[in-house]
Amino acid sequence: MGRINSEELRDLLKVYFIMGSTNTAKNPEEVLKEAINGGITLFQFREKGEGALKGDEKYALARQLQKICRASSIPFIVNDDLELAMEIDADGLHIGQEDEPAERVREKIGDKILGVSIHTIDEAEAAIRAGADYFGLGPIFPTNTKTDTTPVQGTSLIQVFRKRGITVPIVGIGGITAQNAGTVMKAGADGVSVITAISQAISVTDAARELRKNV
Ligand SMILES: Nc1nc(C(F)(F)F)ncc1COP(=O)(O)OP(=O)(O)O
Ligand SMILES: [Mg+2]
Repeated sequence: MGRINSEELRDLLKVYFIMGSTNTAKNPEEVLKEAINGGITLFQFREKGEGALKGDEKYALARQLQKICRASSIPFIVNDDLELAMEIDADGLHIGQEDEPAERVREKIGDKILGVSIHTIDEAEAAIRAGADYFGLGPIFPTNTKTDTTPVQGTSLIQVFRKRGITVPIVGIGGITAQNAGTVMKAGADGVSVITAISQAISVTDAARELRKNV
């Protein structure tokens, strides 16, 4: 199979839905099915924060959501938890700067998709050397979802990276909605990552469709 190529990954990153059980009052399986109907292109299971599931419950939900993604050929990415990603043979893993170093992770996950949260040029260059496939840049706009974020950066860092000739696929994250997604793409991102704008929408399908139209 080998590592995913950048062009295929750019397409996958267009509407990158991220969700865990704490991001919706509805049944996460239903929300994911509706989001897929609305046209999301990639899914990340991020079970984190106050009230997040642990152990067997977390694994069971991961397997259920993975099954829903597989039925629609949507790649399934796990956030943070390398053991879970390997145990269920996820399509990829997303890690941050505080997680295990990207070089070690790349050795352990083989050719799976590896995403890294990036906040500086140095982190980006280190992640490229370590074998990252895409970067998550943010928070672009203020967000309530993640409390321990670095300062809101707008789209400036995306523009700086592109001006520096960094061509690695980039997805913006943090407070992105159908209304502001266009500015993230214009700045040079290949896609937008969204939690609340889809998971807490009145109509999940419409929210995903609206985002897909604007990227
Ligand atoms: N889960 C994520 N996915 C992305 C992606 F690029 F996929 F949109 N970017 C950023 C994050 C944040 O991940 P989290 O584990 O909360 O924090 P940290 O980055 O500090 O590890
Ligand atoms: Mg993390």
